[in-house]
Amino acid sequence: MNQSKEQRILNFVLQNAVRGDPHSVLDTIDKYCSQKEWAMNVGDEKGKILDKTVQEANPSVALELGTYCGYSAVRISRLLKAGARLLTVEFNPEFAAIAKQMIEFAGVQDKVKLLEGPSEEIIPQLKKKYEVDTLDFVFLDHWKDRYTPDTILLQECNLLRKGSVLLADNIIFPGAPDFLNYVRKSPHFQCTNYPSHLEYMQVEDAMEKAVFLG
Ligand SMILES: O=C(NCCO)c1cc(-c2ccc(F)cc2)cc(O)c1O
Ligand SMILES: [Mg+2]
Repeated sequence: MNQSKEQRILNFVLQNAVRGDPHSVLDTIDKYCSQKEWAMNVGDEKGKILDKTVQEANPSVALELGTYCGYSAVRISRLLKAGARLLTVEFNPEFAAIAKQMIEFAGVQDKVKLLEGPSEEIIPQLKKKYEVDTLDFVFLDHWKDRYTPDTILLQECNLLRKGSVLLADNIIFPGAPDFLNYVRKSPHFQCTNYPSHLEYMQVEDAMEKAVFLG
């Protein structure tokens, strides 16, 4: 059975990165995906915007929607303070299996909990099943048509508090126009746009930060 692209990315990391070194895992994925096969990791340019936003929020509890191969889970969790944790949600079982191995190789498994399933099922379980009170930081990088319904669901489940930071990838490409409309028109969010480029390409993209005002 020939390998998936995601398996090829993982194998390249296992053979070329340094076990337990998150930075080397990120660099190795970026090298493979810029030189050999494009893949939908957030990448280094938008990754630097993610880093700054995470450092500013300094979250105790962070949520990621859309794990994919685990690149941004490694990127986020490497910045978390002692005792802080990242919950990351992936719907696709093949991606989740790759991400689990990527997270373990990077050595961040103690900070990351990978939840496999649809976000609309997992979000309502976060309080009782995963012992979450409120979320300090949310990275939206899953199906673009789920950004808005899941942002509404997070509010309905009382998972946001004054100051919770949402950061959304792919605002321009592939695009999340309804999400942009929703958060920018809502009196409950203070929005900031960060122009950038699609990962590994010279195509315009952007990230949007939306801080919950309560
Ligand atoms: O769908 C995406 N993520 C959720 C997956 O479960 C996604 C897609 C793309 C992309 C795709 C196809 C193309 F031609 C250009 C971009 C990029 C991204 O950063 C993404 O996050
Ligand atoms: Mg993305």
